[in-house]
Amino acid sequence: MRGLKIIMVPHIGVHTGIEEILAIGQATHLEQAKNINQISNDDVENIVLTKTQILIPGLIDTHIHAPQYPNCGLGYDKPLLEWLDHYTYKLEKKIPRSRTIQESRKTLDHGTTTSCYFGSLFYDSSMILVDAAIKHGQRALIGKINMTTLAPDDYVETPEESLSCTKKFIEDVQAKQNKLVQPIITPRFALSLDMDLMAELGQLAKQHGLHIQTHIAENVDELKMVEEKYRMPYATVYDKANLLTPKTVLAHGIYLTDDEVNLIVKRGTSIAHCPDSNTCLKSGLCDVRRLQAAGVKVGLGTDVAGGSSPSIVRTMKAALDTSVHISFREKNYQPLDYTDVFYLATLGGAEALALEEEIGNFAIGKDFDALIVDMDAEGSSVDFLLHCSPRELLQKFIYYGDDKNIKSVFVAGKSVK
Ligand SMILES: Nc1nc2[nH]cnc2c(=O)[nH]1
Ligand SMILES: [Zn+2]
Repeated sequence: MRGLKIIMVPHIGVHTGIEEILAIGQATHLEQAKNINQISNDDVENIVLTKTQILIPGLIDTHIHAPQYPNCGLGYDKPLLEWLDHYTYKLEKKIPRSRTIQESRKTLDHGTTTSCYFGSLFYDSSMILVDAAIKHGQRALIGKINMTTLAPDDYVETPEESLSCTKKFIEDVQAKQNKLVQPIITPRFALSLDMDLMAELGQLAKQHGLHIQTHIAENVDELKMVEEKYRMPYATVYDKANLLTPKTVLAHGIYLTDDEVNLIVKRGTSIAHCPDSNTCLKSGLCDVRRLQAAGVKVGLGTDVAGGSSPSIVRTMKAALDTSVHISFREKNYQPLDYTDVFYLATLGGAEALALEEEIGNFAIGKDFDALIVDMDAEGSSVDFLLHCSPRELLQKFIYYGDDKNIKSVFVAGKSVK
């Protein structure tokens, strides 16, 4: 069978082993599409969902630090800058190979079909992550961090090292010619490097058409230091270095001014909303409604290990909680509901990573990245007592489900769990 394709009928059946979505609709559409594409029954597996199962697009984590995974759930007694010093740099520096490899496996098990990863400062451990994503069949953007200052002496690089190592990393990832895994330019944040290096990285991204990721406006002390260092608004710092592009995703964005939000919209840049991390590190409440109303593309990020878990399901719940908390202090505020956070975790995430042509929802021609969720799965934490509609099953999954409810995971039509 040539040009592997997927044929899919929600709530009825799924033919797997095929990359793209070929048809959506009733069983008759499925049969027609099979005939047109000359796909024989022997080439496909037909999955019929039970009444407690739903088929949903794969979850997208737009911001996660793979080497920080062992610190999930630890060290939340300190705010961002102290947390980086006391826990984070120390861990990233010594993270064992095996741990990094497991991270991509772990996120897939939690239903993350696409992950936008920060690696570490080092080429080797960032490349291990690339190999792990390829081995496990995950779609991923992976970056080697650029950092010349603010961290311990043995965990920084010179600007020259930073640039040459990043160039090598890009070349070597691209040489793997894996359709699912791409390099991403990753200046840690404005305090980790200077304008000249940021501008060189902006140039490199432009030259190779690459994605860019960094942090912005996460914490009030961080804001003050950025203001002292650059004497201009945080978003302007990145803009001056040509780092704000339609393929840039900025993590957090809690404290952006209206002017900064407008600049971000103008550049087509996105925000990774990281509500669990914003709570654990006591960074603040990010108002997603405000960002979306201004026209910013927003996705969800676990921000492991600022966030306490690698689960986008838990992150959806955290986004709901944050939004409700904002509504307590703001009159006539409409908090996000479960459909809003589901959007953020799927198509919103795809848009935030500029991958909406390929993934994010079920549309003909898009890749088949999908989960089969079973709210009555064996070992599930949820006691399943009711007859629920598919929408109610989704609602229950978002509020109460976990990885045990994720029965199957597909990336580009391939079964990976
Ligand atoms: N949450 C978070 N914010 C950062 N800002 C700079 N580095 C980091 C990091 O590792 N995590
Ligand atoms: Zn982060």
